[in-house]
This record gives sequence, structure tokens and C-alpha cells, in this order.
Amino acid sequence: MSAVENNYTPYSESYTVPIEEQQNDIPAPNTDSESSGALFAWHNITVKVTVGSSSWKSKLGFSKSSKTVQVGEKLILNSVSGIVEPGQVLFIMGPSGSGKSTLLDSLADRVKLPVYGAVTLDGHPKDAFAFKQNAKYVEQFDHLFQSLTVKETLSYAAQFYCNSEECRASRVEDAMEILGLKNQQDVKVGGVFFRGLSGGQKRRLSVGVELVSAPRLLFLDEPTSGLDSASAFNLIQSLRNIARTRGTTIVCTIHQPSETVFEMCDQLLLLSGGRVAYFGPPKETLNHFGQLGYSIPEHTSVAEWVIDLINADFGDVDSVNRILDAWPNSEKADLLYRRLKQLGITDNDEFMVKKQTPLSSIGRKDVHFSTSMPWQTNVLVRRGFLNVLRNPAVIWLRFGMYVMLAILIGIVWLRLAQTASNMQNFASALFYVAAFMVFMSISVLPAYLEEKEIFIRERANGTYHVLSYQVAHFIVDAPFVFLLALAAGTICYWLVGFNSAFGRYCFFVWTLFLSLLVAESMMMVIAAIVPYFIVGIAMGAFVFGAFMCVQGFFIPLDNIGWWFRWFRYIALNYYSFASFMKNEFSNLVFSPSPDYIPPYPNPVAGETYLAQFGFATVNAWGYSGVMIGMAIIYRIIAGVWMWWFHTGKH
Ligand SMILES: Nc1ncnc2c1ncn2[C@@H]1O[C@H](COP(=O)(O)OP(=O)(O)OP(=O)(O)O)[C@@H](O)[C@H]1O
Repeated sequence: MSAVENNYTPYSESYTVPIEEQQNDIPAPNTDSESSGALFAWHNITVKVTVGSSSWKSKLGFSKSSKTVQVGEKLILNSVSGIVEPGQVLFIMGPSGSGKSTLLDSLADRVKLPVYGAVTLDGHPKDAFAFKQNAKYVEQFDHLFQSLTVKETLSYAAQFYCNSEECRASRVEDAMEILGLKNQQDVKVGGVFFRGLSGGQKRRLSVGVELVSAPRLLFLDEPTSGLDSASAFNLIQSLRNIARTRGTTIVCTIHQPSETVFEMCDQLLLLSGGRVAYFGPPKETLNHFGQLGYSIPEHTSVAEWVIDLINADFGDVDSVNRILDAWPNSEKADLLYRRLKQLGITDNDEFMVKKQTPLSSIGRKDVHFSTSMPWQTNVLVRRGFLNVLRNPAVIWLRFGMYVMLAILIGIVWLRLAQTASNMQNFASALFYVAAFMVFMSISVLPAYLEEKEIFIRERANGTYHVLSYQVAHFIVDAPFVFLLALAAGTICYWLVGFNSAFGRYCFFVWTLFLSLLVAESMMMVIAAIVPYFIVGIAMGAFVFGAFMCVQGFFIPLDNIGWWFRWFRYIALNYYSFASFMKNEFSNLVFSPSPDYIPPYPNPVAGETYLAQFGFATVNAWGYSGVMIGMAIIYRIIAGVWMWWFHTGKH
């Protein structure tokens, strides 16, 4: 059983947190290994960015013009400290641009910017990889498979963390119970093609997906944004239940909470301009600000009032600065610093977290996933197959398009006779199949991009290895691509009247399968690289268009300038078209046309025709090998790109 499983406390076993006691008496650090929550603390977290840039002329020393923009540093977070005890819910609040998301992401190891300061888990310096085992992060937007039901979504998620069926079943049941999703367990998540869960239910399911890993620490980025007040209340209540019953430590940023929601947190961290304005229980907020000489007007919500009070963009800047300057000398700050000191947390070298050395501290050797890579692949394959079978966007829409295109090709080039004058028509039909059926692989992009977001969420939370994902994707993709090639290839092959030998038909379908597989693998690289759909479409269209130019149909390839002839060797379309042509024309003699139209008054050997294209010596099986290699290389590139860049850091 994994360490994660060991730490799991069933929902039914209630965990009570003496929050008031902790606040006033400053209890000793919780070192009880049975406790499922984490003691999470941070001290003097500072994040800075370089702003502005000098002109290229001044960089190169050509100009000392006054137009040169000063390079400077901006502090996004300035010495922010705090503690959350097991079983507590912390809200990070503040006006827009105050640094809430940056703080959450810094604490959760999700920022690319260097983070300075001390971050500790159970009193020990944080180790990036071990941290993933204990902490999970729920993003602001829900990235879920729309075709899976609530129960399926949670079950598949649990399979990445539990090795026994019993563990999986109990975690799924617990998650549905605590998140109020029991009645929706058989409802699909929903999206473009299915009606499904409401926004609030989806958000709760996103929490559930992380909850089944039994995290000790849960981060949530603006979990209530976009929800109506009832859904926001339900969600926060669920989070509070999770904290209370399991001892899970919860940290979330929150935007404009209602008064009821505001009062549901145990600790409140108020930020303004990247600095702390207040840290402590929400019910003591008024007292703190009262001591600074501010009192709340009648009939005003506390949450709204404090946010307005510390808003330097639309409020009194001097007053905000007074509040921020007063914080380090306040009673609450004193309590916090004493607690941090008690835990031995200072910003000395041992606790220093720097972007350059995130894995250098203790625990690096403990790197492991909760389940083995073969098992992760197995789960991903089963989930992938189910999604492909259910979600029309992944395969069935494309299946329809390919079948219709194949029928169209058949209608246009219908039952061509095997005559010499039809050789050009056969060649053009093959060109169209090799060029346009491959081009249509662009349509896989929306599905790949949607899945990429799910991959990033799961990978960033340490759910599985990138290699497991890539292998599983290939295992799921290949049979469906073969199905497309078989259906579309068979229809157009017999309608057009290509070579009637069964072996040649099989090779045609095989070549079409390989070309679609390579094209999809290339689209996977594009999907991994591009941030937006529209950029991916443009990039895909350009690449396929470029490959078509050197396919060998429009111009004999040896007529292209020597300095660009090499391009064909990286062009998928060249290998597929050459293979199709060789398959169709080799070892055949095309009879004279009945109407004796020049230039085909005599029988024409297939080889003679192939020679005009430069394909007479093509080794078609060799080209199949090249295409298999291309598919593998593209998938390796996509995997390496995803491993390197899609870490979930912003
Ligand atoms: N990578 C970055 N480079 C430059 N500035 C940044 C970067 N990340 C954040 N900032 C700036 O830091 C400040 C805090 O941003 P952050 O997103 O953390 O605020 P926020 O409180 O979460 O805002 P909101 O509530 O509007 O989402 C903003 O002024 C933002 O422009």
C-alpha cells in the first residue's frame, strides 16, 4: 500500500480541530503521523519581476537616448507569511491585482518566476516532488472528460492512487458523499455534445477528482468564481466539511465572497499590493482594523468593506499604506511570527526556496507515483477508449467526414477503366487521397487541445508519468485511425476501381492508415506546442500545404531546385503518394484507350508511367517503415515537449 493510502482517514472518522485553542495557546507542531492534514507554513515569501526594457540600440551601446526605458524590479509579493493548521480553511483575499493568485501558485509550486522565502510542510522545508504526493491543486477552470459520468470520473481518478478495489470504491463513495454528488453519480459531466452537470456541480467534481488521492493539503484557485451565491455556498460548505472530517488543510483564493461564505473560513489572509494587510480569523478582522482606527459603516458586508479599505487602485493610497505599514507591528502579526518561530521557520538557507534549486532539499529520493507505470497506462487506455467511443468529437464526427469524402471521391472518379488514358485520372485520385485525407487530420486538433488541458491538470498534480500517457494515447489512437483508414479506404478504392488485386487493396488501406497515423501524430506535436486552437489550425494547414507541394504530383521532384529537393524527405505526403502510386501502377500494363487519344495509342507499362514521376525505383515497404518511424518520432517530440513545458507552472 502506498504512503498516500496509509495517510487516508475515512470520511466517517471525524476529525475535530481546536482552532480557537490553536490561535490563542499556540500549540506544539502536529507531528502525529495518523493525522491526515498538513501543517503548512510560509515565511517572507517574495516574488519579483523585471519590468520595462531598454531599447535594442542602448542594449548594443549605440544610443544613450532619453527614450530608453528604465529596467527595474517590481515586487509582486513582498514578505508574505502565514500558517494553516491541519483541518483549517484559509481564504486568501484582496483587491484585483493584489497578488492572490501569485501567492497561491508560489505556495503550490506553480509559478515560473523565482520564489524567495521559506515554505514548509509539517515543519520541514518543502521538497517539490514529495510535495506533489501530499498537495493537490484545483484549477479555476474545470478540465474534465465531458463524456464520463460523475462516478466514472472519480473512479478513474482513484485508480491512479489506489492499488486495491476496496480503497478505490471507498474513496469514490466518500468523495461523492462529502461533495453532495451522490444523486448525480450517473450523470455525464456534459459539454457541447451532452447535457450534464451544472457549473457548481462540475466545480465540486473537480474538487472530488483531487480528493480521491486523499491529499493532506488542497489548493484551490478562485473556486467560487462564475458560480451563483447558492452554488458558491454549497462548494465552500463542502470544502469546510472536508477540512473538518478529514483534517485536510485547505488554502484557496477567493473573489468577492458573500458574508456567509466569508465567515466559513478559519483563517483569512488579506493582501494589497503584494503585502499582508491582515492574517487571522475572519471574525477578528473588525477588531484589527478597529485598532487602526477604522470602523465599518452600518449595514455593510465585512468582506466588501475590508477589500475596499485596502484597495489602493480606487481608494485612499495613504490610508492603504498606513494599514500595510501597521501590519508587522500588530498583535496578530506578533502571534503569527511567534508561531513561526516556535516551528523553527525562518528565512535562513535551510528553508530558502529558489526556482533554480527546487528539488535540492530533502526527500528527493522519495520520488514515486502512487501506482506503477504499466498500471497508469492500463487506466489511461481504458479511460481513453471509453472517451473515444462516447465522445463524437474525438472520432465519430471525423468518421462521418472521412466516409462522406470517400464517397465523394468515388462519385467523381467513378469506376475508371484500366486504360492508358485513365492513368492520369488514377494518379490524380491517389494524389487527392494522399493529400486531402491527410489534410483532414487537422480536425483532430480540438479533441487533442481539450485533452491537453486535462493532461496538464493531472500531470501537474503528480497523477501519472508522461510516458504512461504517451504510450496509452498511441494504443488508443491506433485502432481508431485504422478504422478510419479501413472504412474510407475501402469505399473509395472500390468505387474508383483501383487495381482489383486483393493484396494491392490491403496495401492501399495499410498506407492510408500509416499516413493518417503520422498526420495525427504530427497534429499531436502541434497541439502540444500551440496555446490556441486558431494558431494550431493555421500551423497544421501550412505544414500540410507545404508537404503537398513536394508530393511529386504537380512537378517531377527532380525539377525542384537542388537546394530544396531535400524537403520531400521530411514530407509525409511524399512517402504516402509514392507508395500509393507504386502499389497502383507497378507490374501492370495499361491497355490502349479505345478512342486512341494521343499520347496513349499503345499499351503503357506501369513502370514507364511511374518513371515520369521519379517513382519507378520506390521501395514501398521501405517507405512504410519510414512512416512508422515518423509516427514514433512525432510522438516522442510531443511527449518530450509536454514533459518539458507542460508542468502546470504559470
Ligand atoms: N509573470 C508576471 N510578470 C509580470 N507581472 C506579473 C506576473 N504575474 C503577475 N504579475 C502582476 O502581479 C500582480 C498580481 O497578480 P495576481 O494575478 O497574482 O493578482 P490577483 O490578486 O490574483 O488578481 P485578480 O484577482 O485580478 O486575479 C498584477 O499586477 C500582475 O499584473
